Amino acid sequence: MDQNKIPQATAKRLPLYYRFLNNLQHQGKTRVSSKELSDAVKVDSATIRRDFSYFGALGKKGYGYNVEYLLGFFRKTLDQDELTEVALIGVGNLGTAFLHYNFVKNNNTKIMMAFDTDPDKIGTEIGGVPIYHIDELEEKINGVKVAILTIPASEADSVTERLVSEGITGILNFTPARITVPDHIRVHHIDLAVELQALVYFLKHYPLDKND
Ligand SMILES: NC(=O)c1ccc[n+]([C@@H]2O[C@H](COP(=O)([O-])OP(=O)(O)OC[C@H]3O[C@@H](n4cnc5c(N)ncnc54)[C@H](O)[C@@H]3O)[C@@H](O)[C@H]2O)c1
Repeated sequence: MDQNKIPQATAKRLPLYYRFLNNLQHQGKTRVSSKELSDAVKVDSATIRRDFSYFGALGKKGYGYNVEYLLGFFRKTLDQDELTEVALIGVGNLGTAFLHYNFVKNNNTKIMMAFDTDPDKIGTEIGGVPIYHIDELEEKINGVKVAILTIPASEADSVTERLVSEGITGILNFTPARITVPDHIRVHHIDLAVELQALVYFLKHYPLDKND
């Protein structure tokens, strides 16, 4: 089906499903039930069934889902074969952690370069990723389309402007700044404080039953 028709909430869960199914395939498993999937990825089975129905994967009673079929679909949808190169801006507490992590479980995204202003960091590497001075952005960025912002909020606007001029199309913004970008650029804001607050709210108002 046309992948543009998949609801965004479903699309966001695809990498989660993909990772689990990939592990299953490595273990030689050919099918999986929605209950098994649900236990592993912590998404309720009704949601999983609805998600999967969007791309024509209908589980059979007593059989479950065909792992190979699902993986084929996810690979196509998530462009697993195509590596998306990422630039990280700001190698402080958060940025350093990301460089060490570098999405090793995701084989379709990789931080290729990082930028900072701290002379002690320039010219070094973390997790094999070179760190350049932010003044070298235009020279080094070399067609990279996705950037992660882990700089102080006060720097976000000016750095974003430069990234946009260099043709960046997606920004994962960890700074509290609400950056403004042209319409064709996608910005995802990630705010741990908001996520934590939401969790506490849900715990308080929608406590999960132990038997759920
Ligand atoms: N979203 C979250 O949940 C979350 C959690 C913690 C921190 N943050 C935010 O993420 C950002 C980074 O936090 P941190 O704790 O890693 O901060 P930090 O001070 O440890 O790191 C910031 C890094 O950016 C570098 N820097 C400063 N100006 C720059 C510029 N113009 N270009 C490139 N690099 C530059 C600094 O040298 C430093 O290495 C902050 O905006 C912070 O508020 C967000």
